Amino acid sequence: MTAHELLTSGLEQLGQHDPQAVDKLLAFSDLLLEKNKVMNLTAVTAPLEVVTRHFLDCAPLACYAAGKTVIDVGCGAGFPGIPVAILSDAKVTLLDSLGKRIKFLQEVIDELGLTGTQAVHARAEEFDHREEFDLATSRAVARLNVLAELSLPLVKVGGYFIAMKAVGSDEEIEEAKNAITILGGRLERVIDYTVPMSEGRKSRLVIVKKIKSTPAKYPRRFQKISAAPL
Ligand SMILES: C[S@@+](CC[C@H](N)C(=O)[O-])C[C@H]1O[C@@H](n2cnc3c(N)ncnc32)[C@H](O)[C@@H]1O
Repeated sequence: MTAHELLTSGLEQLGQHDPQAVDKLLAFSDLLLEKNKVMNLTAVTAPLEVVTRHFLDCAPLACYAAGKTVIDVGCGAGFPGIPVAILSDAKVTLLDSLGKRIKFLQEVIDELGLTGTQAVHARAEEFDHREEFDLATSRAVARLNVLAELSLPLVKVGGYFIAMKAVGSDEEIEEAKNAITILGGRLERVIDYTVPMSEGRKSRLVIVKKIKSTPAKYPRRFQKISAAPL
């Protein structure tokens, strides 16, 4: 099976039929794998695995992003932010503390013509756009209690923070409940899903609604956040 066939089938299983999105995602995959030869962007090196481990893993988030302003906290090489930008009409801000990754993502944005998407080099806890986003997303950046302090301050009251986590993250979620409450959030749902075309591999969305403003003293400096998580 080709990457094109795999991606088309996987997206169809999610109810998404968009040939242009398939082409854009595969163009992104080419850029990613090419650049990955000279800089560390992803551990995944096979085109079919880029489709399953990155694109189809992240694609279910797109339906939560429709029509929203989204910030992807610690986007790395663009996950989940780039698939979300391509598979929805969201305005996506890709945020990462590593300048080289942001430079690569700016090239991707320019090459694919992703108007409405911006790449920003900053640390989440220092990014001065408090309560401006409808949705903050994040995958593989930190434990949930730490991630909540990096992400929830950026979300508007009434908006959402959705963390992509492993299905075995029950203890981590339990541990983060206090942080979520202090930061103005409410754990709304945990959704486990089977990643299409991935031999039954499962992934999880932890959905937190922002119900109150985050107290002004958060986020703290990163050293404090990690040394004494809420
Ligand atoms: C393991 S990578 C995951 C990248 C991507 N989200 C993915 O799932 O493939 C973690 C990324 O988070 C970024 N990061 C860690 N702490 C951060 C912070 N406080 N603010 C912004 N980015 C951060 C790192 O630079 C790195 O690119």
